[in-house]
Amino acid sequence: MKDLYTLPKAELHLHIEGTLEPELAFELAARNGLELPYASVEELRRQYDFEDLSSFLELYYATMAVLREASDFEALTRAYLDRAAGQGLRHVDVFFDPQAHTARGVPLEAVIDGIRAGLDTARAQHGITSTLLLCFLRDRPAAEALAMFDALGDQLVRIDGIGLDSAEVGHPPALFEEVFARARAAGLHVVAHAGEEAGPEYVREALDVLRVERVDHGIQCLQDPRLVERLVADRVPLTVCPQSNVRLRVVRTLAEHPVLEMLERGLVVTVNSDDPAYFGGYVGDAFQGLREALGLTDEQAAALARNAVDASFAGAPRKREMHEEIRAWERG
Ligand SMILES: Nc1ncnc2[nH]cnc12
Ligand SMILES: [Zn+2]
Repeated sequence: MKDLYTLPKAELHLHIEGTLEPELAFELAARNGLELPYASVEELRRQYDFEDLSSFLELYYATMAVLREASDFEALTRAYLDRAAGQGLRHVDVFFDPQAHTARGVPLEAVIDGIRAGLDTARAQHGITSTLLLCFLRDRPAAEALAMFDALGDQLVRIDGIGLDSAEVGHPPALFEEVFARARAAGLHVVAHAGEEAGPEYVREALDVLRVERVDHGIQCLQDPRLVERLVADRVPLTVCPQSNVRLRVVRTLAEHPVLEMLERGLVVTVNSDDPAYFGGYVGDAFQGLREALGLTDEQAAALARNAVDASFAGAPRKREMHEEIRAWERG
């Protein structure tokens, strides 16, 4: 069997704020004169025992408050890409949550400046390409999302697409119809989290109302065979995050995760890390975890990697390069 860490990978479901490791959180808190409510890195890490998505989000939003300056966002982004480069990452479509920062008084421009600087460095140092996707928080009013979109101004050309995340149940996709229509009209890519904790109707709504190009998570589609048929027929990519699903108790154990069944049923499945600092591993670890728990074969791993390249927002020439690298891995 081949080394899954050297398999060339594209990652399509990665929240940059979810890559904030406790060590860096403490470093940034000190730099910014802020106090984290934990005595040590170890004590913070001990909090990473989540009941569900909401209990995770509470800690996620509280800890990201140490990010204040553009240089903090740059340090965060560089740390993620340095780590992921060592796990075979070749391209990433990065999510960020601007409302969680602007609500604390951090200017949107500083957030984007920092993340973009980190992405540019990764391109130069590791050859990793990327796009940037602005996520709206679905548990805040849709009017706030619209106001943010309309106020993007000069920042609009610095993002490649939009997404929808945060607490899912009770906040259905259709609430965000208007902002998604505007984003599509502006030529942006559109994706949304759907079917993580909420049911298949959220996935259908994301497709029918928001007209998303990919569904983030989407695993609850399995409750509805007709929806599965549709996703297969229309080749809608699903950005599945197995470690996240286990840590947030959507699936009991990795050994019970349906990702390989989904692949065998013809769904366009990809494997991603979601919030790797919180869920126990980066994208290479996600593939290795599937090997250990489910016996992921080299052929299945390559199929997952090819799906991610095809479903990514990288340009066509870049996709051809990555496909060639995957073929070289298979031959090697
Ligand atoms: N897994 C997840 N689901 C929804 N919102 C998120 N924000 C960060 N990670 C998330
Ligand atoms: Zn997510």
